Parts: sequence; C-alpha cells; structure tokens
Amino acid sequence: MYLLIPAAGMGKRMGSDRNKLLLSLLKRPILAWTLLAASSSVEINSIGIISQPTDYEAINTILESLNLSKPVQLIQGGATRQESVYNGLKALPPEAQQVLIHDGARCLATPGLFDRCAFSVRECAGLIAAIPVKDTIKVVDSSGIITGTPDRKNLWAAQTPQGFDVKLLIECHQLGVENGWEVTDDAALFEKCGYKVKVVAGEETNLKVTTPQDLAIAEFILNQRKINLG
Ligand SMILES: Nc1ccn([C@@H]2O[C@H](COP(=O)(O)OP(=O)(O)OP(=O)(O)O)[C@@H](O)[C@H]2O)c(=O)n1
Ligand SMILES: C[C@](O)(CO)[C@H](O)COP(=O)(O)O
Repeated sequence: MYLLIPAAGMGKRMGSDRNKLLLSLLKRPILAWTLLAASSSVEINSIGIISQPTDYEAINTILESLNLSKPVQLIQGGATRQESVYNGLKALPPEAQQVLIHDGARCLATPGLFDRCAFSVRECAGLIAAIPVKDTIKVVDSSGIITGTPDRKNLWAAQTPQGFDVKLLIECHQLGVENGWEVTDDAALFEKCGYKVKVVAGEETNLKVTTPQDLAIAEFILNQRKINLG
C-alpha cells in the first residue's frame, strides 16, 4: 500500500517559526514518530513525504537517523494541504491503485490503524478513520448565535488515514481545481463528486498536533504508552 504524508505546513496555530513537524516530541521530531508508526505497519510498503523544499535537508536528516526499511520519496508540497495532496497523488507511480493519506501531524496513529485502513480501502473506493463526537456540536452564525444542534449520534470527527482509489481521487482533485473547491480533507472532494466514503474506527489518541497544548497531550500519551509497554 502506498502512503502519502502531507508534511508541508507552516504550523501557524502552533506559533512555530518553522514546520511544526520538525519540533521535538520526547526527543524525536514529530514527523519521526509518524514515520516510525507508518513504517511499522505491515501493509504500508512505500511512503511519500510531501514537504516544502526548505525542509528537505531536515527531513533527510530525520530519515537517515531512522534508517527505515521501506522506500521513502520526498514530494514538493503546495500552498494548501489540498494542493500538497494533489502534488503527492500526481507523483505516485502508475501502478498505484489505492493510496492512504495521513497527516504528518497525526504522529500518534498506531501501525494497526494503518493496517486496518489499508485492508478496508481494498473493499471500498473511499474511507476515513473517524471517531464519534463526544461534545454536543452547535452550528453558529457570524454574529455568534446558535442556529442549529445537529443530532450528535450522526456526527463523527474525521481523522487520517484516509484511503482512496487513486484514479478517482485524482479526478476529484482535478474537479476541485477547476471548480475552486476548498476543502480541509480529501474525503470532502470525494463526497462533492458523489462517491461514497466509508468510516473506519479511528483512535481516540490519534490527535492532530496543532497547538502547543496538543504537543503536551501527545507527550502524555507517548509516556503512558511507554509505561504500558513496561
Ligand atoms: N500547505 C500545506 C499545509 C498543511 N500540510 C500538512 O497537512 C497536515 C494537516 O495540516 P495542519 O495540521 O493544519 O498543519 P499546518 O498547516 O502546518 O498548521 P497551521 O494550519 O496551524 O499552519 C499537516 O501534517 C501539514 O504538514 C501540507 O502538507 N501542506
Ligand atoms: C485531514 C484532517 O486531519 C481531518 O480531520 C483535517 O481536516 C486537517 O485539517 P488542517 O486544518 O489541515 O489541519
């Protein structure tokens, strides 16, 4: 299974002056944790890291330190996550039929989650890892007034990996460019094109490291895993 890792962001919400994925988490760059989990997945056999050229040297240093057993390719990112993923899709080899896309910022995903998504994407053209929403979600208008409360039992928080038929997703990204669609995950493009997207059980600990608070939570989770492993 091919894996694309969008890792070309700027980490603005982290308040970082550089790509947040290069920040240290328990003495390892955030991206290193993501790569270790992906590389430990039985089903993943090729990894594409989508990043800005200014980060290539730092990422190559991380790759040298990890000495992963699976081939890794650096692909140039774009101005948005959507553009970065499209660049990644266009860089896939012609034989790639399915792909998993996983945020570099979701560094706590387990190898088992990659494997479950890889198995599932062979059965359906589109899927996402997701977890049921725990909070009551409100729809709020521009003046801060609640206009609706969707039924919580129908609400899920989308995570990554997200998995797709490569040919179909490329077509959806192309339509997105032609129609000016701006989306925050790839499933939204699939949905806009009328394709079904299946939900696969995600992981409560599969948070996207976005703010400094998330970094502290990620450290707690990793320390707990170390304790549980003994
Ligand atoms: N132009 C971009 C923007 C984001 N990403 C990646 O998409 C994932 C999810 O994005 P997010 O968490 O928003 O990262 P940033 O864009 O760096 O964060 P911010 O929005 O706070 O700047 C991250 O792994 C990020 O590196 C990307 O590949 N290309
Ligand atoms: C793809 C994603 O992780 C699903 O929850 C999320 O949409 C990424 O959002 P971001 O603003 O690019 O971090």
